Amino acid sequence: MTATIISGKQVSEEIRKGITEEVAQLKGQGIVPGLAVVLVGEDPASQVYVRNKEKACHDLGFYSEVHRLSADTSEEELLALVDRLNRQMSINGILVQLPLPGHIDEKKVINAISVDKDVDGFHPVNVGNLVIGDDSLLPCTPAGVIELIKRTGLEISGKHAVVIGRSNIVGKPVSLLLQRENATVTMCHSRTANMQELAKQADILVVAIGRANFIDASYIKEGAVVIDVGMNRLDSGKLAGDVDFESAKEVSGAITPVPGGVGPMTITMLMQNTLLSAKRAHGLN
Ligand SMILES: Nc1nc(=O)c2c([nH]1)NC[C@@H]1CN(c3ccc(C(=O)N[C@@H](CCC(=O)O)C(=O)O)cc3)C=[N+]21
Repeated sequence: MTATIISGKQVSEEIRKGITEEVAQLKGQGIVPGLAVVLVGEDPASQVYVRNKEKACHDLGFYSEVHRLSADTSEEELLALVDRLNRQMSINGILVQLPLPGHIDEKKVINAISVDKDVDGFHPVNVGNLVIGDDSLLPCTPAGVIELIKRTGLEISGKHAVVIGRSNIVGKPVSLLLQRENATVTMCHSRTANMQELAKQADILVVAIGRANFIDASYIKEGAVVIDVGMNRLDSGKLAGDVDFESAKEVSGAITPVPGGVGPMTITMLMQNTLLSAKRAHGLN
């Protein structure tokens, strides 16, 4: 079998078209969604992501601010900036790029972001609301995974989903969202004894472990949907997922590539969260 390639890039473009139309409409009412991105230090990978987010804002007609702070910025200075952005009316979403330098307490910074402007969905209140199934800003990558599966026309309800990885930003929340979509979910992690056996039972396999090309065809059931959340920069400079694409595409029914899979969806969900937050700030939605 040769798998269907799930194009996150294409699905992303469809969603962005809808966002652009909505933004044009809001402009008629004097509303412009605004996103602030805060980058501390000069990590090259982070620089690329931040530039991509800036470009998305520009393309979709959002207002954007990028705050580039030096690596030795103190925690107090960063908290003061977050506090200012919390109160700034033109800003509907605040994203502090992670990881932060070691001398800054990430939890403290995330907790300081206004729950309503937490477009990453990382604030404990948003996480709690996600767990109990209440309205919340959803974390972008997990929301992007669900949206990608649904918009490709693939069924989630009643399927067995296996998630490999249990991080707070991907594994845990994507498991909850899959469960919300009525999948039966198994979570695997580094201490899982029989991971290959479990993965092979998956109708939907979501991989977020951070090891390049770790999952090959031997982990995949014939016809399964494979979602690769991995984003590993190889020494060659090339980007690789957690799934060995060439091997996996021979057995899976549908599979996401890296790049061009989950990555673009993450940024699109960030924009959607910012739009939602802007509407809510103006009593819409
Ligand atoms: N507070 C915070 N929120 C984040 O959402 C966040 C973060 N910190 N820190 C870093 C990670 C990483 N991340 C990516 C998003 C999109 C692509 C993306 O668009 N990737 C393209 C390729 C880009 C390339 O070529 O490098 C693709 O997969 O097609 C990648 C990585 C968001 N992150």
